This record gives sequence, structure tokens and C-alpha cells, in this order.
Amino acid sequence: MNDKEIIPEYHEQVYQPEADTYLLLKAVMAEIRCDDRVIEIGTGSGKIAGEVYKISKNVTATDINPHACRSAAALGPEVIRTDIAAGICSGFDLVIFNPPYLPTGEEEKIDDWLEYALDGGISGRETIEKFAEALPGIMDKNGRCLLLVSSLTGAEKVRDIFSRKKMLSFVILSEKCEDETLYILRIVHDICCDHLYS
Ligand SMILES: C[S@@+](CC[C@H](N)C(=O)[O-])C[C@H]1O[C@@H](n2cnc3c(N)ncnc32)[C@H](O)[C@@H]1O
Repeated sequence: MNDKEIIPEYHEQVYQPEADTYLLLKAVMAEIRCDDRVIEIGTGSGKIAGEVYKISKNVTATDINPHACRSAAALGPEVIRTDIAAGICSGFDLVIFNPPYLPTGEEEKIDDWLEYALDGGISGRETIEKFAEALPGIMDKNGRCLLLVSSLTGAEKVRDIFSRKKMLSFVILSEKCEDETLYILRIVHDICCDHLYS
């Protein structure tokens, strides 16, 4: 577990960096090229987008939570408040997302902004399903996506979602963390499928 880090624009309704954040950040730092056009969906505190901004100024971040947008913008990247990447032009080389993934029943829901950071719907995969719909329109044909998933969400079920969208996924990093295992999926367009279906 990492020591808690205080982000300058701290807000109690914004998800602060945790083990999942740092695992994804590690994968991002190994993957990123300095000329990448990068988008981070659901930036939260902006920790990852802020670190990426030190390497590439071509970074956009989104969040549905207005307080998160304010926190992340203080770290430098362009931040847009939107649902996933609605209204944003496509063609990103690197797409990053640490989604809300906890299976959450109706009776467990809390009506606040932090709910958006955690609540993955009954299956834990509702926001991931929505993201999978949007990804082909966001990511360049040679682009890569790094997605954090958890054993609580079902890594293989998540991989199936992307394979149904004609994308390939690989587990590139994992870490045991209390009662769950965290995985980083690297997702790319299946160019063989493009050829078959064109
Ligand atoms: C688990 S937190 C991750 C935050 C940050 N990226 C990190 O790794 O620390 C998920 C983030 O996604 C945001 N989010 C949830 N649903 C979203 C959506 N439909 N569109 C954009 N952002 C969303 C939440 O507000 C939250 O900030």
C-alpha cells in the first residue's frame, strides 16, 4: 500500500490516489511515448493526468464529477467535464481509465459525487460496458488503451466485453491488494478483425 498523498486541490468528494491509481500509473509510465496524444477518462484527483502532463503536453482528461475536474485542472492538463468522452474528437494514441468497478446494489447507493468513483452497477461492469462502446471512437487505429480492472469485477468477463467489440486485450500487470487482485489490461484494435470484416 502506498502512503496517502495529498493533492493540492483536495476535495472530500474527489477520489484520492489509492493502490489502483498507482498500479495504473506504473503501467502508463512504461507505455507512454512523448509524442502520444493522451486522454484519461475519469481523472479524479488528476494524479495520473498530472504525471502524464510532465511528459506530454498533449493530454486531455475528463470526469463527470465537477470537483474532480477542478482538482485535475490545477495540475496542468486540459480537463473537460463530460460523460466518458462525449463531445471530444477522436484519434488518441493512449487512452487511460481507472473506472468505477465495485458491484453495487440499489440499496447500497449513496447520493454523492464519490458514488461515481466506486459504483459499477450490479455487475460492477456497467461503466466499463459504456466505455467499451465509446472506445473505438476515441482511440486511434494504432492506439493503445490501459484499463484497470479488479477480480471483484471479473477480469475475464471484462476481456470478453472488449473482444465482442473486436478488440484484443492482454493482462500486463497485476497486484494483490487486500481482498482483491488488481489487473491492468492493455487493449488494442484487432486489426485482423478489421481485415475480415471490411
Ligand atoms: C476509481 S476513480 C479513479 C480516479 C483516478 N483516475 C485515479 O486513478 O485515482 C473513477 C473516476 O471516474 C469518474 N467517472 C465515473 N463515471 C464516469 C463517466 N461516466 N464519465 C467520466 N468520468 C466518470 C469518477 O467521477 C471518478 O473520478
